[in-house]
Order: sequence, then structure tokens, then C-alpha cells
Amino acid sequence: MEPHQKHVVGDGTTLHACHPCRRTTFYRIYAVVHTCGIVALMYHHAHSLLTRRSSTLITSLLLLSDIILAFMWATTTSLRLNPVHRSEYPERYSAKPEDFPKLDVFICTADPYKEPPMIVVNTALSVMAYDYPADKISVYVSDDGGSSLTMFALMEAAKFSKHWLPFCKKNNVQDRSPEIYFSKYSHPKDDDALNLKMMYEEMKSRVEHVVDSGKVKPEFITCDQFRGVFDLWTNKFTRHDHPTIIQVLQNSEVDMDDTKKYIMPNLIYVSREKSKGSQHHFKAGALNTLLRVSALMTNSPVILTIDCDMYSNDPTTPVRALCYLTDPKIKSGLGYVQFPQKFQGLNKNDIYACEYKRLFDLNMIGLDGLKGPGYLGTGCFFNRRVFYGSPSNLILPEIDELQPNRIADKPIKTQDILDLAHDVAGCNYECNTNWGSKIGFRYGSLVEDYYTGYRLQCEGWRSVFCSPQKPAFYGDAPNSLIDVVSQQKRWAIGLLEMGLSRYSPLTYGVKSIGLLVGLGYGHNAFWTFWFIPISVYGFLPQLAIIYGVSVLPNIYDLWFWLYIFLFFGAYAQDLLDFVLEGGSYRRWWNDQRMWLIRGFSTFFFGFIDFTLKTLNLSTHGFTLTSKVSDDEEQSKRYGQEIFDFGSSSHMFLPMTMAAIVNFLAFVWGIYGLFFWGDRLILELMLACFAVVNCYPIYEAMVLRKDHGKLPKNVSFLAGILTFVLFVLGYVFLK
Ligand SMILES: O=c1ccn([C@@H]2O[C@H](COP(=O)(O)OP(=O)(O)O[C@H]3O[C@H](CO)[C@@H](O)[C@H](O)[C@H]3O)[C@@H](O)[C@H]2O)c(=O)[nH]1
Ligand SMILES: [Mn+2]
Repeated sequence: MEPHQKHVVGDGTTLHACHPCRRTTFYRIYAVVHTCGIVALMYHHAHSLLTRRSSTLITSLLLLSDIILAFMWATTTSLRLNPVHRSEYPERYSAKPEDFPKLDVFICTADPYKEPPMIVVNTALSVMAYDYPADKISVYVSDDGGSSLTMFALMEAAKFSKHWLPFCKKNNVQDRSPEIYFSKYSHPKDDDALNLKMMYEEMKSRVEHVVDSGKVKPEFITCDQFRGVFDLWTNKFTRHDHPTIIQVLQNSEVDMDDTKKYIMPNLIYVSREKSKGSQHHFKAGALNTLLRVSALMTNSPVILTIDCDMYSNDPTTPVRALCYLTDPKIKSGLGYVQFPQKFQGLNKNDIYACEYKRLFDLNMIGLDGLKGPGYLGTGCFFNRRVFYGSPSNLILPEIDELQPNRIADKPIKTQDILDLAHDVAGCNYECNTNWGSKIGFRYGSLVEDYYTGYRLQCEGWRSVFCSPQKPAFYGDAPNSLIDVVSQQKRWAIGLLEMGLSRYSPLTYGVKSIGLLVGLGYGHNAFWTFWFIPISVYGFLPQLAIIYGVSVLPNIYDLWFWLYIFLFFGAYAQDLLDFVLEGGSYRRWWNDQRMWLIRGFSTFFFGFIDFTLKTLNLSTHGFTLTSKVSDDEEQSKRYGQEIFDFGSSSHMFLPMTMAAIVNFLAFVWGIYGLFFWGDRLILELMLACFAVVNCYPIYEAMVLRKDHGKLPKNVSFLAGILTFVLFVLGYVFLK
């Protein structure tokens, strides 16, 4: 955290303040210097190409890699030119609770086995218990799994909330996810808390029991009111083919706690209609359904979207968001307020770099200083109006009932509202409408979040990054390598879909939001291309060592120093960014290592999958990240910061090859130092750097015996492929 953030701002009535980072001036100067370096390097390559000083193939590969590296550097730099921090002062927010705007919360879930219903329950309870007038909160849960188990769990949640919410408010509890609260205070002292803990444990065991048995048997149902609902799950019902189910599980107009002192918020279960033949657009489709259903029922001007695993960690969060969303000076053009994604349970040095500091933090503060952060899919408060055209041009939806400015004043359980709600959740409802193209969350990319935020910004909406000291939300991050690289492969594919669409940040984006923001979005949109420079520098110089030819300048060449300068300059700046934003050195090291690993897995296979899809040779879907960790040994290994390969996957092949090639090159290069002297010093330095980075792979290949080690067949296949590579290298280099 930078020191200037502490000072008090304004006249004591401003609700928020913005502080530019102090490093900016230095960064701008450095940007000029580094650019000169890059230009010189390009000259060097062009010169070698023209004078054919070395093989054309090698120079072209190096040139291509360096062009991509330079592009990536430029995109990162565009986000370093004006990063800002913000602070807001919720204690100064003076509106009376009855004047607070209504708030709709959207929670998405999609599979009761990968996303256990108890997780959804805790997330829902944590937001229902916000420090906010309860009659103004409506929680909508979208269940793309269409699961009676999830519905059952939420029914239980509604019942439990009548005890939980009063308890939180009376005792000013800060952890409003009961799971977190009771794991922190596992031995409550007073009777109230003890009772409640028992009640929670009982609910949990009922829900888990139902999930284990896979079916809601009549004897489990304790609320007579909802008995009939489960009949909707007939024998023909499957998750990919079923009618719409909408159930109001709690209704703020009538539901109160037992003492009749506390009003309960709305809780509504929505599972949109599914059928085999129609497009569902994954999460974006689910969110658009909620947008419509909520428009009919409550039509709140403020919408919070969260993933089912992102529980609230701070009950005052909505008021923080209101500090921006209701500020008359900015509110008319403000589309959304994004909170960072933070994760619970990361190990100390975050071996898989799941904190995503660059993605979720550094890039966001960079964008915030320009035009506002992207949308991260969760932890984001929207102005409902943002989904209906640019700030100056309202695009009306096909029916009046869905208009963003309409006041929804009928009771939510009115029959015609429920009927219409079923209608708008139908799977053919969106045909021939603007949903997904001009209205609502945008379709066309697997990362609907990032893409939607970007499109909204292109329309002229501003956004704000709100990153309070106490994290507003906590979610789950994957904790085995295969989960990490698969999640990011989905992202990489979705981002490339965005990058190569007709709304590409480099063309459309630059035109509508300016060069810097366009470039900034381009950084992620073209993520996959990292695999090119990473593979070239991960294999080519190493093969060169093996065959004793040089591909990079030697130490007596002036160009040698240019390479040294660019490498260390870029790395040092990355480290500086990371540490100045509160990261540790070890986490940074792991972050850069994961970047290399992603280069050989996520980015490479993401690119291949995208290409296959484009050629219509395969399809790709939204593979959910699993939120269950019942493998105790694996969790233990994660805690000990040991890499978990475990299952055998082709994703591990290229990185294993790189590990082998670099090791051989390093050994051969050291030996060669005595033979041919320091001619190949740059190549050797690269191999050495890679070997240090590959340490966990060597360990997993040869030293470990546990279940997380690298499967033998992967090592074996990688060995064979390495041999093939050596043969190819011989053909081209010798
Ligand atoms: O068909 C689908 C698929 C997913 N989801 C929900 O989408 C959310 C995110 O899915 P998850 O498997 O957790 O993906 P992550 O990669 O962890 O999610 C990140 O990346 C996604 C885009 O790929 C964003 O939507 C998320 O907000 C962002 O946290 C979850 O709540 C799911 O229930 C649906 O509702 N319907
Ligand atoms: Mn997730």
C-alpha cells in the first residue's frame, strides 16, 4: 500500500477519493527508455534478416517472438501509465435506510456436485445478511444445473435465515457466512450462539444427506408449503432438458423472523428452461434470464452479481458501492463498481499464482485510471440501466415490463408476474431480440464477464475499481495444477474469441475507447500468443547449445547487452509492480513461474482448441471449476506447497519436454563452457533460468512417490517427443 493513501480528503462530505500512484512518473520515463531498446532490437533482427547473418528460419522465429513480446510489453505498459487507488468513506453516506435504493443480487450456480449446495447456501446467507434494509434486498439464485438438491438447500437456507439474520444484526457479527463464522468460533459461549450453531449443523447434515442420496425424498421436506414443488422434477427432467422453475422461497412482504421484529429479504430460485436444440450461452445466458425475471419482480436499480462460491466478507459492502453509484457528480455515466476477486485458502506463497495479481489487481488499477476496470464476473455492483444501451441512448427491450426505469410495485407472487417470469425464462425467448447483442450480458465469448464489461465501456460507460482494505468477497481458487491450467484454458479461449471478433480491442476498441484502453484490453485478449515466445525461448537456444551453434549474440557483441537490459528491465518492473501492490517476493517468483508453465499448457492448448473450434473440428463448452476438495492428501500437499500433477494429461507434455530439454542443454552447456568457452553464454543463461524454474517438474518426475507426482506415461511420452525434437533440431541447425 502506498503511504499517500492515508491522508484525509476533501471537506468531510465527499464520499470517495482517487489517488494516482507515485511510481507513475518513473514508469513513464522508463517506458521511453525500454521502447528505445525494443526498437534497437527490431533493427538488429531486420538487419540480420536482410544481411542473412544467420539462418532465416531462426531469425524469423526470434523476430516473431520478439514482436509478440514487444506487443505484450506495450499492452502492459499502457496500463502502467496512470494507475490509481481509490478510497471511499461509507461512514459519511448519509441517506436514511428508507432512501437506500433497492438491491438485486444474482448468484449463479450450475452443478450440485462440483458446486456443493452448502456453498451456495452460505453465499446466499452472507448477502441476505448485509447491513442493508432487508426489505430492499432480493437474492435471485440461477441454477443451471436444474437441481432439486440445490433448491432443497435454498429452502433450508430460507428457514435458517430467520434465525441467522437477527443473530448477525443483534450481535454485529462480521462474518456473515455461517460456515465461516462457526468455524472461527467453534465453541460459542452464549446459549443463543450455541443453539444457532446446532441449528446450522443440523441443516448442513440434512442438506448433505440429501445431496449424498441424490434425491429429495418426501421425508426430508420440512416446509409443507413447498412440498408440491419437487413434483416438477419428473422422470423426464434432465439438466439439459427441463421446463422453467421459479420459486419464491422467501418473500419480504410477508416473511419475518419468529419474534416478528426483523423483515426477511426476498429469496428466489430460478432455473431457466433448457432444451437440447437451443443455445444457452452458459453463464451469460443465465444472467440475462435473471435480469429479466428480476425486472418483473423487483426491478431494483442496483444489481450485484456473484458466483456461488463468492461469499460476502464485509456486511457494509453495498454502502461502499453506493458511495459511487449514488454520487450525483458521476452516477449518470457510471455503469458498474467492480470489487477485486480475492481467494480464501491460498497457500502461503501461492504456488499456482491463483491470486492473479496482474489480472485482478495491477491491470484493474491501471484501467481504472483510464476508463475504469473490466468486469470480473463476480463481486460487481451494476447500475441496471447499463444493460440497456449507452448512457445517452436508451435501448428499449421488446416488452414494457422489462424496462429498466419502471417501478415494480406489485407483490412478487402475483400470478401474472409469475406467469410472465416463466415466459421470459423460456429457452426460445431471446430469439429475434437484442438480448446478448445490444441488451444485457453479451454473448460470443467464453469469458462473458470480461467481454461484457469491455463492450459496455465501448458504449461509453465508466466503471470504478473499489478495493477496500478488508476484502469484500472471498471465493475459491483451484488447488491442483490440472484444474488451474484447465480453468485458464477456458479463459484463454474466451479471450481469443474476444480478440478476434469484430469487436477486437485493437480495432473497434481503440476506436471507441482510445489507444491505451484498447491496448490494455488487448493484453488479455491475445493472452494465448504468449505461447510463441515462451516456446521459442524455451527450446531454440537450448537446441543451439546441444548442437553447438549460436543463435543469440555472444558476450563480446554489443547486442548481448541489449538482451540483458530488456530481460532484466522487464522482469524488474514486473517485480516492482508486484511488490508495490503488496505482494511478496516469493509469490512473485511463483507467479512468473506459473506464467512460463501456462505458456506451455494453457496458452498453447487454448490456441489449438480455439483453432479447432474455428475450423468446426470440435466444440468447447464452459467446463466448471470444481469447488470440492475431498481428497485429503491432495489438500495436504497443497498446504505444503508441493505441485500436484496427479492425473495424466496432455496438458503436461510440453512443459515436461521443456524441462528435459533445458536440463540437457544446461548440463551440456556447462560442460561446453570448458570446451568452446563463453560463446554461448546467453543461451546458457536462459537454460539455467529455465532449469531453476522447472525444479518442481524434476521433483515430480523423479524424486516423488506420492499420488501427485508426474504420471510415468507423461514423462515417457515427453521423452520420446524430446528425441523427435532433437532430430528436428539436427536437421535445421546443423
Ligand atoms: O453454464 C454455466 C456455467 C457456469 N455458470 C456459473 O458461472 C460461475 C463461474 O464458473 P466457475 O466454474 O467458477 O469459473 P471460474 O473460472 O472460476 O470463473 C471466472 O471466470 C468466468 C468466465 O470464464 C466468470 O464467469 C466468473 O465470474 C469468474 O469468476 C459459477 O458460479 C457457475 O455456477 C453458470 O451459471 N452457467
Ligand atoms: Mn470460480
